[in-house]
Amino acid sequence: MVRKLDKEQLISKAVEAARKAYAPYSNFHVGAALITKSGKIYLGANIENSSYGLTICAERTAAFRAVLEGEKEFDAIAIVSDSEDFTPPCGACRQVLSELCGKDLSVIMNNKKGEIKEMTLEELLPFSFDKENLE
Ligand SMILES: O=c1ccn([C@H]2C[C@H](O)[C@@H](CO)O2)c(=O)[nH]1
Ligand SMILES: [Zn+2]
Repeated sequence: MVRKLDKEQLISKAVEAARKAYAPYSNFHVGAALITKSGKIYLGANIENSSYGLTICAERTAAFRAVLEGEKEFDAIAIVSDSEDFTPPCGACRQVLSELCGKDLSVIMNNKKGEIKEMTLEELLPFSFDKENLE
């Protein structure tokens, strides 16, 4: 559980990230801020492509940046977008975050009314397929 002030700070970082989105096709800007257990924050934004299926979401760009820096222990990810409503991570991002950031990761979302919703990845992706299923 992330403290309210920390949640708001992480959301502000995600808003900063959303400004970097490359979204000329959907015009839907998404930002993510992923914080490690040691307090380091990695930002991500969606990056689209004229071959639409090659688009990558904000959540995965943040996670991949962190992994490339050797990070293994994560606390929370905040996700913001142009939507009035909460922006939950898509199914592909749930799967990737589950493997790279762990099922206890807190997913923090906000809406334009200023409400905050926090759920764990376990709640967002129950009974997931993971590396143990390959054993
Ligand atoms: O949680 C989400 C949902 C959507 N998108 C991106 C993908 C695409 O660029 C645009 C519209 O789906 O938003 C994200 O980055 N994260
Ligand atoms: Zn996604």
